[in-house]
Amino acid sequence: MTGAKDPLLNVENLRVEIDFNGAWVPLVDDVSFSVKPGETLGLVGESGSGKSVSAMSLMGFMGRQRGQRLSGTAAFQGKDLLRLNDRELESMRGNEIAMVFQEPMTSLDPAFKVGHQIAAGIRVHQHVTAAQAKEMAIEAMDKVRIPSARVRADSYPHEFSGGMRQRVLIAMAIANNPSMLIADEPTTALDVSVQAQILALLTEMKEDLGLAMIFITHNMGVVADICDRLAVMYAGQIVEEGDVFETFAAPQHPYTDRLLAAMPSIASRRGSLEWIPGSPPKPTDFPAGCRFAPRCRHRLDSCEQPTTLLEISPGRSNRCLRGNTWMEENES
Ligand SMILES: Nc1ncnc2c1ncn2[C@@H]1O[C@H](COP(=O)(O)OP(=O)(O)OP(=O)(O)O)[C@@H](O)[C@H]1O
Repeated sequence: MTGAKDPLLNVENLRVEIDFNGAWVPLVDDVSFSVKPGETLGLVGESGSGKSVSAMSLMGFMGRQRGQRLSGTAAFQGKDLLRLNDRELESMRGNEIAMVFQEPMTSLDPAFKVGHQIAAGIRVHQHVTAAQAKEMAIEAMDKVRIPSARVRADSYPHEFSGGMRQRVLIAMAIANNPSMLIADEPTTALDVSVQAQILALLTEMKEDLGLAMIFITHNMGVVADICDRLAVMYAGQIVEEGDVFETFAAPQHPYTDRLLAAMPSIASRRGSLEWIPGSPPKPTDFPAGCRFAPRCRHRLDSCEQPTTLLEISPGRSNRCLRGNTWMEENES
């Protein structure tokens, strides 16, 4: 039996590789993290760091196709997500784990009324009549605060604003009462004011429904707003994991430190906004040692050794070969 404090999802040594001209190239490797019931984990990092590939492989959308391969484990409610067959994947997706993507328009079918689309998702997983599913769809739309849900259920996706379309997708995601939601940059395509409303809605949903959430973003400000814990990804690996408050107060990895220094609110406290010079390596060019070393102002010759994510205190891990000894150089 699963205890209240046990993780709902426990990912260990996830590795996703693609065949690149006859050689296996890792897009993500040595990725381990866990999410407890009701907890929100922020998966954060620059573009191309492997956030989406990690999430997509958990949902069975990556690593299974020809020219791709997967290893590691992802324990979720007594099953290993990486080893589900097609039928088991179908029954898990949108039911036990639901996903919300960045671009609401591409996830909705323009030819069907939104109420119909939400109801169709319900009928995949629940034995209910079309009329019952429609009522449940309206209820879900109501929950995500779409005004006049009963009337709006008969509208087509293009009749909604971007923010309202994202609400429709969230309604679709929660309609089957999942225990986990994976949100991949769900606010990036929206205006700033609408972004704040969607974040507030997700926070509310998480609290009301006791949902666990993996929130994928490149925005540390968003992490501060809605996440309990964060895992920072760089070049296909997690470089630091921990409680959001503790990590923001004292980042252990130089990459996390740089990401925070690039946040306007923190930069104004420190006196300057600092971008990270250079760009991350491509999967075909990952260095054998620390992958961040070429851009790190604290690197030593010894940083050419392979790295491991080490637990430094309960719930906090760091991949920096220098531990936190680099911090003294920040102060000088
Ligand atoms: N289907 C694919 N085939 C080959 N390479 C891929 C595929 N999908 C992603 N990649 C590569 O895998 C790496 C990780 O990509 P991923 O989309 O996970 O990054 P990300 O951190 O989610 O970035 P973003 O914030 O831009 O979405 C990148 O180098 C990307 O080019």
